[in-house]
Parts: sequence; C-alpha cells; structure tokens
Amino acid sequence: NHWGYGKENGPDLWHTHYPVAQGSRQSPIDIPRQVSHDPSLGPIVLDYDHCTSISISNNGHSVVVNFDDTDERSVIHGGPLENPYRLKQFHFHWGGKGCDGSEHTVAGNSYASELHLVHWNAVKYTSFDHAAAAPEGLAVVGIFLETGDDHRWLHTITDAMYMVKYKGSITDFKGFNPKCLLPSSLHYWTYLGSLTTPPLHESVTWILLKDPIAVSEKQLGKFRLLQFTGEEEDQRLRMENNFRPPQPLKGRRIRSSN
Ligand SMILES: NS(=O)(=O)c1ncc[nH]1
Ligand SMILES: [Zn+2]
Repeated sequence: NHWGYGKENGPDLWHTHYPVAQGSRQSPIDIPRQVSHDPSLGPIVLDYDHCTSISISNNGHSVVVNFDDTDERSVIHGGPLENPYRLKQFHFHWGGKGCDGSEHTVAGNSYASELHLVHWNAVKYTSFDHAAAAPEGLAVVGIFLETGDDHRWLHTITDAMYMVKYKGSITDFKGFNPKCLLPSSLHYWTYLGSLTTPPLHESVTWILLKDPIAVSEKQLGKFRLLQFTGEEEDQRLRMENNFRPPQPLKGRRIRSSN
C-alpha cells in the first residue's frame, strides 16, 4: 500500500518502507522559543524575477506548482547556502476544518498550513533527483500560513484547484511568481533536515521564515476540495491533514538570522 496520511499508510508507518524515517536529521521539527542567533548568517535572497511557472498538479499528496528549472531563472542564494539553488516546485501542507496543518511547529504551536518552496543545487548536481539524494542537495523555504484576511494573490492558485481535483491531474499554470506569497520580513530559522515525505532523503537545508502570511478560512477551504484519490477510484478521500508531525531534534543546532 503506497504511503499516505491515512491510518493504514500514515507517517508512523513510513519507516517500514523508508527506514531513514528514524534517521538523525529528519524533518519537520519543533522550533524552540530560544534559538541561537548567528550574526554570520546573511540575508536569504530570493531571485524570482524571471521565474517561469509551468503547471499545477495533484500528485496524490499535495497540490504542486511546477517550474522550468532548465536554467538559473529563479534561484535562492545567500543565508546559509554556499551555492545558488534553483526553484523546482512549491506545494502546501494543511489540516482539516478548524484543525491546524503546518509541519514545523514554533514553541509547540502549529499554524493552519505550511508552504514549501523546493530548490536544488544545480552547481553541484546534474538533476533534481541526484540533488534530492545528496547532503545539502536541496534547500526548502518554509512559509507558515495563518487564518485571517483573504490573501490577495492566493486566489490565482485556489481558482486553479478545480482543474486538479483528482490525483494525477495536471494543467497549465504559467506566469505565477511566488514572490507574491512571501511575508514582509525574510527573517528565518535554518537547520539541516530532510524531505518531510517519502523517500525522506536527509538532503535538505531548511530555511523557515519567521513571519506567517495570512490566508482566509474560505481560501483554505478550497484546498480541502482536492482529493487524495484519482477520478477513477470509487473511494473519494478529501485531501486534508497532509502533514508529518515534528521529529526528534537529535542534537541538531538551529540557527536564527537577525
Ligand atoms: N515536503 S518537502 O518539501 O520536504 C518535499 N519536497 C519534495 C518531496 N517532499
Ligand atoms: Zn512539503
């Protein structure tokens, strides 16, 4: 049975097929109240001005916006990163109605949802898949979503969701620049971790922005119209609570930008 977020195939069972689930640098984690501030940590730079979104898809675990990563058009650099990392895709994790759904937590508190912007080190690796299996091959920027006012730009994504309701669906989604999803401050926490979904590779430099963005309950409700299951399946499983809970820190250091 393929991995998922249900009782029969959820996060507590992933270690049976992916033993690294019990590894020493797994994600997500809880960010404690006090984190050591590292003055040597410079600002993170998100250079997305020439970014090119291609499509939006439902992979059976989340809704994903895919980018053209064949050149250095949209990269992040600076902060804890030694090289520029190319934007490959972004996706979300969220809860059920009225339940929180972020993956990382802050002093034990969850947010309603968490956005992940996934980047790979094309300087050191020849493909995303190679980078995804290599230490420091990936850099994921995490942004917390809290419920509040309507987000001015999120509707372009939620309006496209009816086109990718079922697992395996994909549709054009051009010209979207994720810069519009960033909070006002780029202050961040950073630590070495893993993918939060199988294969759970321990290849991710995590960069979590401290400030959340606000989205409305109505907008979040549209995420829950997505389905984990395909159109042809008789089971209709609403896509929600697609988050992995925090994992043991195992002595890792978390650093804070200023
Ligand atoms: N959720 S995550 O950003 O760690 C991820 N990206 C690709 C697969 N899993
Ligand atoms: Zn994710």
